[in-house]
Amino acid sequence: MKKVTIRDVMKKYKKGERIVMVTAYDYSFARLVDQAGVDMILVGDSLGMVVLGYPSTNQVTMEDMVSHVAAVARANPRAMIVGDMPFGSYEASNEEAVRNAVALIRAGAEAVKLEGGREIAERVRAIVNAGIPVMGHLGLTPQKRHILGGYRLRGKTEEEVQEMIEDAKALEEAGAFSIVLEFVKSEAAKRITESVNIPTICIGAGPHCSGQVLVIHDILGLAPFSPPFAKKYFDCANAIVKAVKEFAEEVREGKFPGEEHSF
Ligand SMILES: Nc1nc(=O)c2c([nH]1)NC[C@@H]1CN(c3ccc(C(=O)N[C@@H](CCC(=O)O)C(=O)O)cc3)CN21
Ligand SMILES: CC(C)C(=O)C(=O)O
Ligand SMILES: [Mg+2]
Repeated sequence: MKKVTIRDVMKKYKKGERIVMVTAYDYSFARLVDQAGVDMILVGDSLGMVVLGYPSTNQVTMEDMVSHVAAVARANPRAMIVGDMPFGSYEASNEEAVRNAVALIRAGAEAVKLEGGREIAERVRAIVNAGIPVMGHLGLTPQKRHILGGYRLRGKTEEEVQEMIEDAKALEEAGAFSIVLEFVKSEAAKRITESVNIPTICIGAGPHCSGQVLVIHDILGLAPFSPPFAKKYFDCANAIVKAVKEFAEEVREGKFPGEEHSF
């Protein structure tokens, strides 16, 4: 199967085909989500919360991201690998942003994602100029939750919608190839999507988008906490507890290992 590139993503967008992205943080999950045929795999900084047990995404470091991007890349997926730039890795200067984006590409990412709008447009341009595809991220930007005042729904006022439209246009102008819209009112996400000529990939932002993304632990029912916009397609947590309970029981009863697992 042919590798998915930004040209394929743009082709789908132009044809009006919805784009599918999911997160994955390691080798075995990357293999499985790729088998399912997704277009893009996001190694999100959400890994801090769902895999590493941090209270937020702000604790995630470049070292964490490099390690998990590399693990996903070892699965050699057909899907395009997008690496999240963690909090603190792109704010200070264009130089630092480029250096850290390069580190994620060296680890195996094929694009990087940064949170923010006009205030980071200059960073986006610098990274794109280095030859690295950039995905933007507007709406609820978890790395900036202290200044946003929590994990709040965005686009509730006309002013907020106008701000996000300006941000989206600035990201497109700076060379971003797509934009994640997170936890934005459906009607606002629709208007933002209509105001740019690059695909919007939405999470908790309604159906009027070019594509959708969810955290894999939310899809599978594996996350200790899931946001209200996530849909649980499977109760993996219960399946795991049940299987491990069976193993424990068989060990305690002397049933495992049996003949076929003994040599
Ligand atoms: N498992 C998981 N799934 C995600 O989609 C996700 C993460 N983790 N971690 C990183 C960010 C954080 N996200 C979040 C986190 C919390 C809410 C949430 O609880 N919203 C509340 C309002 C909370 C408030 O006002 O402070 C709600 O009730 O909608 C939404 C998205 C989305 N991302
Ligand atoms: C929720 C998605 C868009 C993300 O940024 C992440 O998983 O970190
Ligand atoms: Mg993220």
